[in-house]
Amino acid sequence: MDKYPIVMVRNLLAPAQNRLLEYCNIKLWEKAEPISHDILAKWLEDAEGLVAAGNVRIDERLLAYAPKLKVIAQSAVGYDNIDVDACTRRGIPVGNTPGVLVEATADLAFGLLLCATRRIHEGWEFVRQGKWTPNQNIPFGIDLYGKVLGIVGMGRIGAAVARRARAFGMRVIYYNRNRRPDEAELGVKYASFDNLLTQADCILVLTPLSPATRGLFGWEQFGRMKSTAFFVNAARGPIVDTGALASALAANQIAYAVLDVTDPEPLPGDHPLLQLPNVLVTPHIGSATIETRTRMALLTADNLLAGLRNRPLPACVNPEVNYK
Ligand SMILES: NC(=O)C1=CN([C@@H]2O[C@H](COP(=O)(O)OP(=O)(O)OC[C@H]3O[C@@H](n4cnc5c(N)ncnc54)[C@H](O)[C@@H]3O)[C@@H](O)[C@H]2O)C=CC1
Ligand SMILES: O=C(O)C(=O)CO
Repeated sequence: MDKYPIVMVRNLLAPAQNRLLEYCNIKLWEKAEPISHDILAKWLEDAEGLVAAGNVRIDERLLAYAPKLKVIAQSAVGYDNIDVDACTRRGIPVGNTPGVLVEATADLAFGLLLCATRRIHEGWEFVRQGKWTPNQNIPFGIDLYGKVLGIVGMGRIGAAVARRARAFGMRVIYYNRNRRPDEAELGVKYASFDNLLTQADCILVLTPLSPATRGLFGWEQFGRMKSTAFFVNAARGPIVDTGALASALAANQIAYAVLDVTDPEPLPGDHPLLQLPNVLVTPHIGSATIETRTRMALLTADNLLAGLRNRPLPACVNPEVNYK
């Protein structure tokens, strides 16, 4: 049997990579920097499948170079790097990896909030720098117990964070495009975006990046938050205006920011945000556990192989062109 010609903009963990190797002839981009548009366009000339990732833009201009493409499998749940409408116009189904990364990402998001509010990372630096004296002049944190957590984007991961927050004795309010029918079961209350900004002690962002959410948090929104507010972005960097956030932190307009995602990404080591004392940044590791990344890789491979065989992708973001 002939193998399917595919392009991968990065490799997947071994179980998934091995499965693809069995059925596909792979052009694999292995360098640290993202593949350029020109190289990808050239590689896609004969490709029937594409394994995509968040740092590579897939748009109309690129698709014009890919006349044989039958399926795109994004190895993430977020797909803001892909012009899905352009794919749909060309009848190309786009797969992603919803669900399998929910618990790992919720652990990281809530863990980061706990870390910042209890200043765990600062405590460790304190000890490492030999500043731990008998007088215990340690930096104090704040309690999460009894505080109000405001979740913006109460989808799969948002709900999983809400469950964790409730277990820690927090009150949870949320703002979402649609109200959830299971509010009572989750123990969460709906709030308007404005009310959430003013009432929450901690604000956690978990919406997709879209035209509606790009720049959702800027000067005005930080200005409305409590001066004691902790702000966490575990979704996508461009949902937040980085300059406005840096100014709000520098002016102590809000207390602290915790970012697993940034704009730009990666954040350069000399970025002004990193000079501030009230910020904690991790390098986009929400789903980065062995188990979760393995599940994501296997679902990516399943999506890709299904499309190559004209079969329905198990997780498809444009079902109108999914195979039947
Ligand atoms: N830091 C990391 O490593 C990770 C980040 N993510 C990000 O988290 C996002 C959420 O993932 P899931 O919970 O699986 O998605 P989801 O689709 O289950 O939840 C997103 C929620 O946001 C809501 N929403 C969309 N647009 C909105 C708007 N304009 N205003 C208010 N609410 C809006 C939706 O109604 C939905 O309830 C992903 O799109 C991805 O960008 C996901 C996984 C890992
Ligand atoms: O899945 C995603 O959208 C991520 O950000 C990485 O897991």
